[in-house]
Amino acid sequence: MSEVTAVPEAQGGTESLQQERTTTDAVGTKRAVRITDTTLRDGSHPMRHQFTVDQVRDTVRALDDAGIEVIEIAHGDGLGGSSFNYGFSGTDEMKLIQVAVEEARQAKIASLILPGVGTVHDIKAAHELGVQVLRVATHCTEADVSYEHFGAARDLGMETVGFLMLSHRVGPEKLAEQAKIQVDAGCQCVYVVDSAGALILHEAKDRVAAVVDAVGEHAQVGYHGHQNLSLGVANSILAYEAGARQIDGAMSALGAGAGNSPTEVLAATFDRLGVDTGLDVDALLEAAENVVRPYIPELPYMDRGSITQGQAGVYSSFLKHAERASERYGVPTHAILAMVGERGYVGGQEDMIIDVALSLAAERHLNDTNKAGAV
Ligand SMILES: CC[C@H](O)CC(=O)C(=O)O
Ligand SMILES: [Mn+2]
Repeated sequence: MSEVTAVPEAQGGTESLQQERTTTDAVGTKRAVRITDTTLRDGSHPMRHQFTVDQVRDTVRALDDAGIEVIEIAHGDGLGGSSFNYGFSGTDEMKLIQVAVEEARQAKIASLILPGVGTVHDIKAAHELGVQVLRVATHCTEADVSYEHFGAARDLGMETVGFLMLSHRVGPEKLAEQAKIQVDAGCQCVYVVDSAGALILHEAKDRVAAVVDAVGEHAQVGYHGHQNLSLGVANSILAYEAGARQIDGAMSALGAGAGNSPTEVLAATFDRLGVDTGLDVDALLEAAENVVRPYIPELPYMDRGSITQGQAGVYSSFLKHAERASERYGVPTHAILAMVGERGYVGGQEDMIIDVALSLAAERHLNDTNKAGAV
């Protein structure tokens, strides 16, 4: 199956979606579905933000050769993420971006920003280096913090993508309202982002369908999955069936939590379904095995910690923070994550993981003391 899809032009600014809009092709894609690879951004979490210049060069070359149209690169928490709170980058992300741009022949280089973590200054710096696609990520109920960032990107002539993170936290209707806000802000493709890998099949499909229904004429819709409950690929196929035309993956699933939907598996599965991705599946399988796998120190997988994230709806990038807190305070990673889920923390509240670990450690100490006293 081969159909022509194009990213519609959103208006930007404060105009309402109810108004008449042009839908001129801003950035066309010839494929039925566009796979964006986020190995070099979401994969930064399990790499503990230590990507090297050589790893970036080799990965971009392999992805580019395999026909990947968009390659995302940044610190795992987006532009400006290198910090005490999120973890320091081993190599300056701007240097890594520069290398990625140098290496890409046909692929567009994308980057991601969380308003408040990165600034408009970072967007301009990334654009100057050659970044063509800006992805702006907001919590699923806070789309209105994205106006300035989408506006700046559109003024620079960049293609724009919006991320509604932790999309499982609200129902389809509410998510669709938030999607409209991102489109009003200048976003050309709104992603339903299953940051916690918590969405189960119809839950993903219903959210994508509602967003397509709300913004369909004005913007594309995308889907970004995590493997915590092993549903990243299945949810992505259902998202496609519901109208999503951009889907994220990461090579060898290298991403936060149990990882992202593996790019090479997405490509192979869409190929089996006869859906044109424009990708060379064999080249991707080769690259996953021989380029990416060898540099991964710890392959993300479905262990008790990441499965708990899917069950409790916890942001996937909290996994490494919880593992560190577990080692330091002697309480299990899964117990920390379960409590983080109960408390409903969102991205930016990484410091509260320490708070949770300390309260679990204090509780355990109290229980041990009481037991000792009772003997
Ligand atoms: C940068 C925050 C986060 O990792 C974005 C993302 O990939 C997600 O929410 O899944
Ligand atoms: Mn992610």
